[in-house]
Amino acid sequence: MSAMTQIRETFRRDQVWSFLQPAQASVDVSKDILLYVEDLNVSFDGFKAINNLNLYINDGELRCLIGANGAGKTTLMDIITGKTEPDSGSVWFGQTHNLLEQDEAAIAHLGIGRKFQKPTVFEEHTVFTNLELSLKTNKAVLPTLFARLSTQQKARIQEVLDTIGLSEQQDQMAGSLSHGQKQWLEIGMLLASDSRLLLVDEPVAGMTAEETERTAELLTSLAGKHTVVVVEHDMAFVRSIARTVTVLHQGSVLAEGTMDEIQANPDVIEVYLGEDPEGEAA
Ligand SMILES: Nc1ncnc2c1ncn2[C@@H]1O[C@H](COP(=O)(O)OP(=O)(O)OP(=O)(O)O)[C@@H](O)[C@H]1O
Repeated sequence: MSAMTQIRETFRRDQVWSFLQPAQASVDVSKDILLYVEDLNVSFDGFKAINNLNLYINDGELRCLIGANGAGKTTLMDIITGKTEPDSGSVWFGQTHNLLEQDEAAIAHLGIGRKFQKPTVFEEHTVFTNLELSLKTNKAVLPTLFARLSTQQKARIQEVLDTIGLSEQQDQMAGSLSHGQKQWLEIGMLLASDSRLLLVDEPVAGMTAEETERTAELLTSLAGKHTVVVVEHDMAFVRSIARTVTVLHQGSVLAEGTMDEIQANPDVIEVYLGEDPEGEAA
């Protein structure tokens, strides 16, 4: 290769130098478990929000987390994502990443993405740009050195657009999307950022019946390639997507199993004061 060709190759605009590419975190799931939460405790002003909590999420599963208001669901998500520090216990991502030793940015970089109940898309940007901004690239150098996306990156965005069903809206401003479409875009942003574990908080709140159905299809289609933990109060929706449901109560796991097992569980029935867990009490 001539010196000139070598220089041209080095500065090709459609390629990112390998040393600038983020190292793909390797996650050891040889025991089939992606997330280990063990003996977890956290108190706020003496109140135990998380109380000796033990939870294991298998690699590739879709898990639903339910529980009454104040059961500790949000606090658990806050601990997993590095927002809240527990008093004791451990949280591991695969067998080698101790999440309690990492900050929020490092945890996100490892492949743990969180979607809050309220969509937080960039309203003034197109759907495509929202996904582009979420690609796992070195943001510090991308805008200045590499103005154009590589073919591979474009293909990745198209793949995500197909998955979330927004290919036709890709040039539309995110602010003009319906509530449901914004939620799907935000899930797409987690996919574009290569999140391996998706923590999804109340995805169908405020959605129409049709949007809810499409969200169920989307989340179930992600399981396998991704691991999805859904916190949801809508029991009909949980029934439509869940294989395994975990019930939290007063910061601990009260019950775990299929929806039928959960509904037949005497502890769950007692906590729900005899109410049908299909009702709004969760
Ligand atoms: N930063 C905090 N300071 C004080 N108390 C807190 C804090 N965060 C959470 N709590 C308390 O911890 C308990 C668990 O709250 P958490 O938000 O985790 O419950 P949740 O299951 O997510 O409820 P919801 O379904 O209403 O969102 C609640 O009693 C809450 O008031």
